[in-house]
Amino acid sequence: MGLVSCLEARDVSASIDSEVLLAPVSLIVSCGEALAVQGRNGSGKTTLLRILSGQLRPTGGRAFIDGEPVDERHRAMRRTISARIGLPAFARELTAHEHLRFIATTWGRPGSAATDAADTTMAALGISDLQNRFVNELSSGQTQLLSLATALVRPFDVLILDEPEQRLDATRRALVASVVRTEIDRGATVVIASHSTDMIEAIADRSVSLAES
Ligand SMILES: Nc1ncnc2c1ncn2[C@@H]1O[C@H](COP(=O)(O)OP(=O)(O)OP(=O)(O)O)[C@@H](O)[C@H]1O
Repeated sequence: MGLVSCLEARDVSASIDSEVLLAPVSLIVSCGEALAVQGRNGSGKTTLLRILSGQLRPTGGRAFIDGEPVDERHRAMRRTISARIGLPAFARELTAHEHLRFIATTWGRPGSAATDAADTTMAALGISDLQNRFVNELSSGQTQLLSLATALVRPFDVLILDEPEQRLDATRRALVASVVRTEIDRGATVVIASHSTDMIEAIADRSVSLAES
């Protein structure tokens, strides 16, 4: 593992009019590798992650997965990449567990397997007791854990997480790091943007730092 290029940013940049969101950057993430993206506020970490996951088309350069240009409209490609960048849109009338079952079902798990995936993911993140809560009944840290669960409950080969440490105490940060590490151990490729030294040390094999534009 670690020899094949999985994700590549080739001179990607983003700007809106004269505003530079991301200065040109190139990087390669090998399959099975965990890369941390660091940099000061506003250096473009979220923008880079959005480009790598196909959510944002770069103004310059191109992102590739397995040598193919990243394209969010391509369902097989979307199945490969699970990205959690910011909080997802939650449905007011669905419980935490129903959200996860919905996502697991959408990505091809039949009924009982979707229930198992939701159960397992909530247990791993220590939120099993919140199964029947609506999202408006969760604390901010619990909402963050459910948000991460939406990315983990579905199949993926590449996991992209933007500041997974947000809103979490030290115990939960360590828990999330160990859950992500388990995914790496089963072969997943991971890119995280983070300001948390302990999370980067626990998860990443390597880190890159974005210069400010
Ligand atoms: N829609 C937008 N229009 C104009 N500028 C934007 C837009 N979105 C982001 N930016 C700017 O692009 C730059 C990079 O933003 P980005 O969110 O990628 O940074 P970041 O490194 O993730 O920051 P942080 O550490 O604060 O999360 C910032 O200066 C930001 O103000």
